[in-house]
Amino acid sequence: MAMAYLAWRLARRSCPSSLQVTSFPVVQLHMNRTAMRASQKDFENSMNQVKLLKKDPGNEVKLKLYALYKQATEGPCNMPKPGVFDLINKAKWDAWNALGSLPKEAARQNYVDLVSSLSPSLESSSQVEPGTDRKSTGFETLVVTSEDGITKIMFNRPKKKNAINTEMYHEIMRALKAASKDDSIITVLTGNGDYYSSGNDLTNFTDIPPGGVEEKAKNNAVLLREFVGCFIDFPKPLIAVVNGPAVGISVTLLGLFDAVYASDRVSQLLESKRSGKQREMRAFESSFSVASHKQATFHTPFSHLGQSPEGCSSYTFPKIMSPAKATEMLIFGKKLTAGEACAQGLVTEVFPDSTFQKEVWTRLKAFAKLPPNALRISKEVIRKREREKLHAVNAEECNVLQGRWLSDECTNAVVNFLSRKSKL
Ligand SMILES: CCCC/C=C/CC(=O)SCCNC(=O)CCNC(=O)[C@H](O)C(C)(C)COP(=O)(O)OP(=O)(O)OC[C@H]1O[C@@H](n2cnc3c(N)ncnc32)[C@H](O)[C@@H]1OP(=O)(O)O
Repeated sequence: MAMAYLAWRLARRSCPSSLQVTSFPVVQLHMNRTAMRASQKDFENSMNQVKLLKKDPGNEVKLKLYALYKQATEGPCNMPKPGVFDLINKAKWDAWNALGSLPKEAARQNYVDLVSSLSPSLESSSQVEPGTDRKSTGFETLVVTSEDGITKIMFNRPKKKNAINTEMYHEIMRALKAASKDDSIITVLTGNGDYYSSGNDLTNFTDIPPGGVEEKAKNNAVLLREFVGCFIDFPKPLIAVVNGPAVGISVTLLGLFDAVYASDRVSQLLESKRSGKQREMRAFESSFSVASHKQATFHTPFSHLGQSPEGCSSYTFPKIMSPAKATEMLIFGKKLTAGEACAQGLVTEVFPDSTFQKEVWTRLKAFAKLPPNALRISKEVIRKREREKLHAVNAEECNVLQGRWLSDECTNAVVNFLSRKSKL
C-alpha cells in the first residue's frame, strides 16, 4: 500500500497543470483539452531530452516518466500486478496503474510537459547530442567549456567513438595550452557519447604525404611527442572523467593525469544480480535510459596492432601497477574493467553508472573551490621530479613507434581494421 500511496502522491504532486487528480486509488483525470497538442515528434524529442539529463531527476520523477511513457505508448496498464516483494516492478506498476484510463494523447502531452519542466537540468548537460552544432569557438572535434572554475575539454567525435584524428590532436593541444592560462582552477577531459575515446584514429595512417610512408611516420612521431609533452607539462590538476570505454593512447595518457574517475555498470549489475533483480535493474535503467553509457573499460591492444606503448606508459604503468600488470596490458593487450583498473591504481575511483555524472561533477566543483596556487605548487612539487624522465621516455617511445608504423605487422593490422567495413 505504501508504494501505491507513493505512486498516488507522485501522480498528485507532479501532475502537470493540465491534469486534476480527484481521488485515490481510482484516479479520475480531467484533461485540459487544449493541452492535448503534443505531437509524436514532440514526444520523441522529449524522450531524447531525457537522455541528456545531467542530474538524475530522482526516482519519483522517473516513475512518473515511466508511467506516462507506457500510458502514451500502450494505453492503460496491461501488466499483471507484480508480487509485493518485487519492489521495483511494483512501484512501476503502481505508477502506471494510477493513470487509469488516461487517453494516450493526454499521457503524451503530460510526458512532454514533465520533461520540459526538467529543462533547467538539460542546459548544463555534460553530454551533448552527437554531432551537435553546439561547438565552442574555434573547435571542430571538441566541446570546450569553462564554468564553476572548471575547464572541460570534451572529445566530440561520438560517431567515431571519439577516435583522435590529426585535427583533434592539434585541438586538444590548443585547448590544453589555453586552459593552462585561463582563470579556471582545474581541467577535465571527458568524452561525448558512449565512449571516452577509441584512441588513435587509424585512418591517420592513410593520408600519405609526397615523401611517402617514411615521412608520414616521422610526422606522426613528431606530433605524438608534442602531444604527450603537453600532458607532461600541464601545470594545473588534470582530471579524466572516463564516461565509457577507453582505448590506446586515451588509456596510456591516464598515467599523466592527477585523478581518473570512471563509471562502472558492472558493480551496479553485479549488485542487482546478487539480489536477483538484474532483469528488473536493466528494465528499470533501460525504461529511463537517462544517459546511455557503456561500462568504462581500459584497453591497450598495441601488440595486436603491431605497435608499442606510448604516452609514457612504458614508464608510468610499471610504476603504477607493477611490471607484471603493466605487461598484461601493454604487451598482451588485456582489457580491464573500471574496477580492475582501479585495483591496479590506474583509476582513482569508480562510480555506479546511474550516479556517475552527478557524483563526479559534485566532487570536481568542490576541488575547483580550493586555492589555485596551492594546487599548482603542489602539483609542481610532485611532477618536477619526474618531468625530465617523462620527456626522455616520451622521446624514446616515439622513436620506437616511428619504426613500428613502417612495419608489416602494423600495416596489416591497420589494413585489417579499415577493410573490415570496406574502409579502403
Ligand atoms: C599520431 C599519433 C599516434 C598515436 C598512437 C596511439 C596508439 C593507439 O591509440 S592504438 C589504439 C587505436 N584504436 C583502436 O585500435 C580501436 C579501433 N576501433 C575499434 O576496435 C572499434 O571501433 C571499437 C571497439 C572502438 C568500437 O567498436 P564498435 O562499438 O563495433 O563500433 P564501430 O567499430 O562500428 O565504430 C563506430 C565508427 O567509429 C569508427 N572508429 C572507431 N574507432 C576508431 C579508430 N580508432 N580509428 C578510426 N575509426 C574508428 C569505426 O570505424 C566506425 O566508423 P563507421 O564504420 O564509419 O561508422
